[in-house]
Amino acid sequence: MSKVCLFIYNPISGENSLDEESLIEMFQVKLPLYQVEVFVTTGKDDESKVKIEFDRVKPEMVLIGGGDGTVKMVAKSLREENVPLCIVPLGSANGLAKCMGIHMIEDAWEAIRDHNIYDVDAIRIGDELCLHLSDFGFNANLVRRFEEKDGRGMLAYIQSSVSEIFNMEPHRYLLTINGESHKVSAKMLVIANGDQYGTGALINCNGKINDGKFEIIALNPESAKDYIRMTLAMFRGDLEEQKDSKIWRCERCEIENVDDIEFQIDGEVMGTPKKVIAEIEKHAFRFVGLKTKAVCQ
Ligand SMILES: Nc1ncnc2c1ncn2[C@@H]1O[C@H](COP(=O)(O)OP(=O)(O)OP(=O)(O)O)[C@@H](O)[C@H]1O
Repeated sequence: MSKVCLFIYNPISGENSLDEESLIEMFQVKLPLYQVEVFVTTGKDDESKVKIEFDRVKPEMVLIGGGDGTVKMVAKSLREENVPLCIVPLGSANGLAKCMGIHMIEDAWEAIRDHNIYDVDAIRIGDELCLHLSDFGFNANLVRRFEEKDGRGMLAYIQSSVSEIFNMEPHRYLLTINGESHKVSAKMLVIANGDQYGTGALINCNGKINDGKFEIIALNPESAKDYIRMTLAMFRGDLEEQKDSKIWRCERCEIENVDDIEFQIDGEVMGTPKKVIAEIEKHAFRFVGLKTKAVCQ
């Protein structure tokens, strides 16, 4: 008897996404052992609808066809279910999928074929959940542009964004980690569960997504030259060695946002909270993926 699998499909994610029909044909070829039930998102109440569909279908695995937003929605909906989730990267960036070694659709089939299931941590931030990356002061526009550029466009990207970063003032944060306080001045303060952005920029090269810890990364490039050096370090994977970056590894952290800087969790803007408390939720999810180690290990 074939196993049942639920495919949650976001038809608007990504730019040149595959249509539902092509995906169903692909399942027949790539997942011959599975009977795949498809649920198409609408953009309205998807979180509760996915849970209803999950209870009806009772699948052994859930495939998520979409981008980071769809993955987050499904993870929140099925948080208590302990069912293996597998990302089929159809979004424009799919940063979280890349942290799990899923860069292309083919990688998802390979991970499923190898039955490569592992635990993944989440970070609880107030009532929210961070699976990938959260930050203060990181210009959302910049992330978008960063993630849209391919390798060839990177130099143009660096040139166009230098002035933006160069004009940014550092902001003040007060961190409490393991009972110790740290006054930090930074242009970017990142809370990282994953190790990389959708472009492959390695913000947290030694961070493991399943070690029961997360990283706080403060970046404070002062000149345009510093900024370019730091950007290149993110692609080489040696950001930790740069003089204007600082990294703490922890299970819990309190952050006071002294200058009322905007905060985002996994790409979702959260306003300007005065204080956030981030706490690890070890092995909160099970994902099907190809990579269990941090990219630099
Ligand atoms: N049928 C639909 N029509 C319109 N919007 C939808 C529909 N289904 C889901 N959405 C919306 O899609 C968004 C999530 O898209 P998602 O982040 O997965 O894709 P993306 O932006 O292409 O990828 P990435 O986050 O990787 O850049 C949510 O805002 C959700 O409300």
